[in-house]
Amino acid sequence: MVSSGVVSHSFRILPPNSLAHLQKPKKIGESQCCAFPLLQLSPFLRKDFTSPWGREALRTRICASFTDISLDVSVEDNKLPRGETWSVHKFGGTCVGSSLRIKNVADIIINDDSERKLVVVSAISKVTDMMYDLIDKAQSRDESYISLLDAVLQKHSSTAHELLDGDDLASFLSQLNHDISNLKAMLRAIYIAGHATESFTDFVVGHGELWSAQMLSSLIRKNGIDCKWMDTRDVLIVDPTSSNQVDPDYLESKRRLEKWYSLNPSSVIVATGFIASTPQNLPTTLKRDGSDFSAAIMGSLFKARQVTIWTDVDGVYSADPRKVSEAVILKTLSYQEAWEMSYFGANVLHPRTIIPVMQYGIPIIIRNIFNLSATGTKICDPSVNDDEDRQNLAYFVKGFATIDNLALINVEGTGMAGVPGTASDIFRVVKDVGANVIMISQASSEHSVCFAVPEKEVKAVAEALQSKFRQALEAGRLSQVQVIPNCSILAAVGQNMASTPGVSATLFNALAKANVNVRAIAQGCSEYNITVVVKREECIKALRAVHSRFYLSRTTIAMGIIGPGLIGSTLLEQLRDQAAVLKEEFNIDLRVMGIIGSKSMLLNDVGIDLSRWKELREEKGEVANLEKFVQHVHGNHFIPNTVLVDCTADSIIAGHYYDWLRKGIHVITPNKKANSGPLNQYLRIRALQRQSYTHYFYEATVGAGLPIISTLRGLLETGDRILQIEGIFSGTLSYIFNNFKVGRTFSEVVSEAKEAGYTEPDPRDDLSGTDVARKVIILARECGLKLELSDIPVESLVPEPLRVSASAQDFMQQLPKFDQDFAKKQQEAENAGKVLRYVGVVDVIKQKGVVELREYNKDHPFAQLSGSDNIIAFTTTRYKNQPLIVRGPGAGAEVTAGGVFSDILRLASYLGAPS
Ligand SMILES: NC(=O)C1=CN([C@@H]2O[C@H](COP(=O)(O)OP(=O)(O)OC[C@H]3O[C@@H](n4cnc5c(N)ncnc54)[C@H](OP(=O)(O)O)[C@@H]3O)[C@@H](O)[C@H]2O)C=CC1
Ligand SMILES: N[C@@H](CC=O)C(=O)O
Ligand code: NA
Repeated sequence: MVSSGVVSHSFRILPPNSLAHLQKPKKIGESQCCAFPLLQLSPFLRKDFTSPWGREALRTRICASFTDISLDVSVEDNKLPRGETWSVHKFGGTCVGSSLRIKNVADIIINDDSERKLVVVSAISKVTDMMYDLIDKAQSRDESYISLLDAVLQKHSSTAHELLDGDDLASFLSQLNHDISNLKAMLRAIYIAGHATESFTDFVVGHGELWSAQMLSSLIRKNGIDCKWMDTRDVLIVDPTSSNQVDPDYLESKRRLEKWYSLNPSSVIVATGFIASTPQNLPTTLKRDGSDFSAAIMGSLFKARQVTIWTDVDGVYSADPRKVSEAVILKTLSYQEAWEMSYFGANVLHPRTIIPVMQYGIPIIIRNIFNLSATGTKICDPSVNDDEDRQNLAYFVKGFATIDNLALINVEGTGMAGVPGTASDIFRVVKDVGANVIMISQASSEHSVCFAVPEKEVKAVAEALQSKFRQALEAGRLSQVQVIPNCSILAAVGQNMASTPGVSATLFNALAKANVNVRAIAQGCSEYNITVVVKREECIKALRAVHSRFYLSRTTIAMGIIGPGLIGSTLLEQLRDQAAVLKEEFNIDLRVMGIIGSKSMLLNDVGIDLSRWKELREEKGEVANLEKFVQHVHGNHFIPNTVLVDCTADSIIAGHYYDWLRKGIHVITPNKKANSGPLNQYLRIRALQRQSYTHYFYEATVGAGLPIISTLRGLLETGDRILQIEGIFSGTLSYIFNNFKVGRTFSEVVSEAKEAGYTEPDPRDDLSGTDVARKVIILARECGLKLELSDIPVESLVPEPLRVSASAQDFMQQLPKFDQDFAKKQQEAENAGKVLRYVGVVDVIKQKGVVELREYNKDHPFAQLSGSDNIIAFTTTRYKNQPLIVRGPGAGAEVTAGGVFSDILRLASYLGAPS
């Protein structure tokens, strides 16, 4: 009893369901909570003290009864605790697919140190399908619904036995059996009626969630934690809409939630996902991805700290990892980005799931239940998150998504411009057909409107448009209703694209470099996404190209090495040694996907381990097949750029360059055959190369690693005029004449050159002057001269009788027989105080070339060479009095492979690698 004379008291009035508490005084801070005579309070106990007016009424009444005391009445009911206290988790069907997994879920909840937790749970995996199947079977009068219902019972009963025991188990099984016998009766009624209403169906299917929620909450309780389960049909009120969706009634749901909580206060609540009630209290569902939606709505009703959606992936990827194996998990996404990504088919969340949490800035975390070490993806409001999040969100383009199986419809004609209502007419037709428009693009000339629809709907749309616009088409006001089939959409999504110049330029540049043609483009002024339509068969290539370009993966190039001979294998060594530096410092990832010789080849899907490619070739090599090789390197892998490096001396291989370039495969080679072969073949390649974004580099064909082609290009491209190019172009012949001195034999020196790797695979190509003639032709054509190899007079050093030797080996064996003849020539020059040098000349003015052995004074620059030095003198309009001279070793494995390697890096830089 309250004693008189006490100045102040606080009264803690518990809600109506807690009458028992009113009997005992409880200490609240400094004040006393006293029990009132039940009778005095009873009229109020039926009132709602949670509202301000209710409290005021209570205060007035109490003060009226106890005039001599001042009362401080604070009403503490079991009000829903708010703010940052609740953390919401959602577990889908696979997360609760077995008793073991349900235990795992319970552990996650128990280990979450949030003050309060709300767990939204789906039915055990496949149970919802079974429940729908029950309905289908019953309404189609298939008796097997009975055994299926039995299977449902067995599944839950055995899971419960594995999880629970004692009273918990008994009470769950009793409820389960009760539900099953109810369902049996309902299904029988459906069976007889041959029909199930929507709410009957929704009532039946929702049982999966009811059972999983009860089992999980019992299991959590078994671990000593206060936990209640919630049938969300008592709380969540939604209005079904015409488009098979539902609109949550937040106000009513909130009211019911507060009531529910006041009756069931608890720090852990396990709620059923997917199910809800209509305003008329009929059972309903939240439709597709309903449990995610339940979690999001609950998150907003509880004003939760965060909502975690547990799934079986590590988070949201920057692109579909089945298409881009280098896709990365995004640490953060803004709500809008997640929204866009899900629209474009990324497996993120249904867009509607984002709406309820977005208004309160509640983050959604996507996490993998099977990989707890992965932190997942946080979908949040960038403006209210910490600096780290803001930094992560600062990427311009977050991710890429694609939609396949689309067709474009292009309605075109001069009669459309300036005619109000045309677009409205077009899209009314599309609506009447019931087709969904995925994107729209109209150029401001208003001569055409183009839009994408699902491929399966295009025929109907096109026919309806033809019919609607028949008159305009016949009169020529419209020229066509064109259907472009087999299209895909590629969307780049990123909130920070907005107002950032250059993002779309980079995107289109990447597409151009991957040789992908863009059919249509759309970008709304929100700038959250750029959408392009491409051919379906090019979509994955396009996706990989743009993904790679935005640094989500490195500048990656798939390489195929053809001809792992001296130069090819040296190149492979150099690639091996430099790979790490290129990756780390220059962001260039070179992957050798295949190596092919004339007999065998080695292929690998992710890149050959270059430290053991020879062993691997022994173990895993297969019979060489060039077509298969090219298909492997270029097709069906995750790398957008392909280069074939031809390190053979084969003209048949060179004959493939045109086709490869046409397919968008870049070509790099030290092989001179293509550029010095038939003129028309050369001109075709060059014309193609100029039209496309595919690159063809061949620096090592002249002067090996020396910058000859690039120097010549630099002169030409900057407007200089080449008058003459004269030089010693053969490393082999340079070596021979630098070392063929008194006391040495000619054949001995030739063998040394061969040993040193200076000669062509067949040294006769060097001695005959053919190799030099090829270089002269390559340079002459570079200068615009239209010469064939046969136009170059060549002085051959191959003795007449050996020109028809069967093999290179045979030739080398026979050569000593002719040493005397060479010694004589050498002596004659020596006597004249001169040296012999084998030179090539391109005379641009006279439009001809020549290759011959010439005598030079000993003080001539050509006489100063050593080793395999080449020397090339460019006489040009700018370098007229003193030619521009490039000099250095012009043959040998290291320098040649180095020249090829630098072409590869030039390609990487053209493809976007940082320079
Ligand atoms: N050596 C040098 O200093 C320089 C060389 N070059 C050029 O480099 C190229 C390579 O020279 P090098 O390494 O010395 O020659 P090698 O003879 O050492 O190697 C040639 C390679 O090509 C392979 N090959 C030949 N035909 C085919 C074919 N049809 N399909 C697949 N592979 C084939 C051979 O395979 P297999 O062994 O299985 O038959 C071999 O691996 C040549 O074009 C040469 O002109 C350019 C500048 C300088
Ligand atoms: N065999 C050639 C190699 C380079 O092209 C030479 O000797 O120069
Ligand atoms: Na060169």
